[in-house]
Amino acid sequence: MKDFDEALALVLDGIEALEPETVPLPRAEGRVVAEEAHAAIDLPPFDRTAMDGFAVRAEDVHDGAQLTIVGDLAAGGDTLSIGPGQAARISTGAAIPDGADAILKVEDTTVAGDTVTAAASVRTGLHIRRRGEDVHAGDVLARPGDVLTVPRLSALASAGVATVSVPRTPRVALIVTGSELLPPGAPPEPGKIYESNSLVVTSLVRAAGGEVTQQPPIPDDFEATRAAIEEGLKADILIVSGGVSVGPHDHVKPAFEACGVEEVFWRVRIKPGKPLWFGRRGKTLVFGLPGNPLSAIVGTSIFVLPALRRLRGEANVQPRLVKGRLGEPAGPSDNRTTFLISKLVPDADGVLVAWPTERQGSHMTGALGESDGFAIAPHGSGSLPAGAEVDLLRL
Ligand SMILES: Nc1nc2c(c(=O)[nH]1)N[C@H]1C(S)=C(S)[C@@H](COP(=O)(O)OP(=O)(O)OC[C@H]3O[C@@H](n4cnc5c(N)ncnc54)[C@H](O)[C@@H]3O)O[C@H]1N2
Ligand code: MOO
Repeated sequence: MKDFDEALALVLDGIEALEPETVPLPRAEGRVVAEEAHAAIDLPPFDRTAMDGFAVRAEDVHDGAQLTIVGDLAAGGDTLSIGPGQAARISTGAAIPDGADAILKVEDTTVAGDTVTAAASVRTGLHIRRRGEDVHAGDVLARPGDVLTVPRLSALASAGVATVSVPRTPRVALIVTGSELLPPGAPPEPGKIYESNSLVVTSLVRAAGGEVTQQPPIPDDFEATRAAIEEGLKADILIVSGGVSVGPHDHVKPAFEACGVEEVFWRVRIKPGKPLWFGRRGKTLVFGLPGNPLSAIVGTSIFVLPALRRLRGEANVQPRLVKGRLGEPAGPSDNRTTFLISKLVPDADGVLVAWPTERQGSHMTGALGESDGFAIAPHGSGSLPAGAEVDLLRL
């Protein structure tokens, strides 16, 4: 049985970002940069005014000074030049006219006909946004591995970048197995349960930037399982839920073998999720997730999503854990790193405090529904006291 860290390193080993494609900025949110993106222009692109008012020569202006208005400059409109004793009416965003070196804002003026009277003095440069004071043409605005967040998109759009190169979106094929599975909305039947893993795994994968295709649930039958897996192997990642344990109706591992998927590991020292299986065929990454709902959530969060992030080009692919502390004593069980279903409540200092729910178990979706995620008690840590620092997996 592998420890979690070792297993994750085996999953990530050798994965490279998928081949890049060019996408327009409005479709790039959340995608990852494949090639450096540079500013096409300076920002601001020209000297311009931050205020509505009058473009003036600072040396001409003092309380009571009278200037002749020689024009009206709108944002995006024509410009002109001003000389001694002159001013140009100007709107926020318009280019500073030649000859002007400050803006007298409209609140500090009175206007009569072609004459503006100043009620204040101005210093050189007042209310002028200088060309290039923010960004210079050619500056690197995004580097490979950067996620295209809203702030980055803002910089790129303003700097004249229309398209970005990003790894294509990973395709994830999902197969749920189990003759006991009922689709949502079906009437209850003896011995059957409602299928929930596909909804949950799909949500997690989509939120992390993958594209999911799902086949209809597969009964516990070798040939059906094999055929579904063969189809699923066309994707970048294949996830099969259920049937990876040691029961006589667990057909997934033999079906992987029949399809030529090479096993990298089976079983990880985590709870829930121990019988997690990982292998590869060619470039396709293949995960066999234990069928228990919480095992599937944990396995997806800590193994599948890091692999997905690397395929989509992210620099930071590690599971998204945050530091927190235990609200009450807790510890691992079965000598496995244990994910304790927990309410996560911020303390006065802002640190999240984990309160494990009374009900714990890989089938406890009701308890999970009342929680905010998991507190992680590492195997071998023994019983941890209240206040102990732990990693949290927020959901
Ligand atoms: N003799 C042993 N038996 C088991 C072991 C073991 O070490 N020795 N491990 C147990 C652990 S731990 C887990 S986890 C499960 C994993 O089993 P499988 O991956 O083969 O999963 P299934 O048996 O198909 O399902 C387990 C459980 O989850 C329910 N299930 C399955 N799919 C779904 C779904 N899509 N939505 C909701 N619930 C699902 C299923 O009905 C079972 O109750 O093996 C233990 N056994
Ligand atoms: O690993 Mo299983 O997920 O303990 O129930």
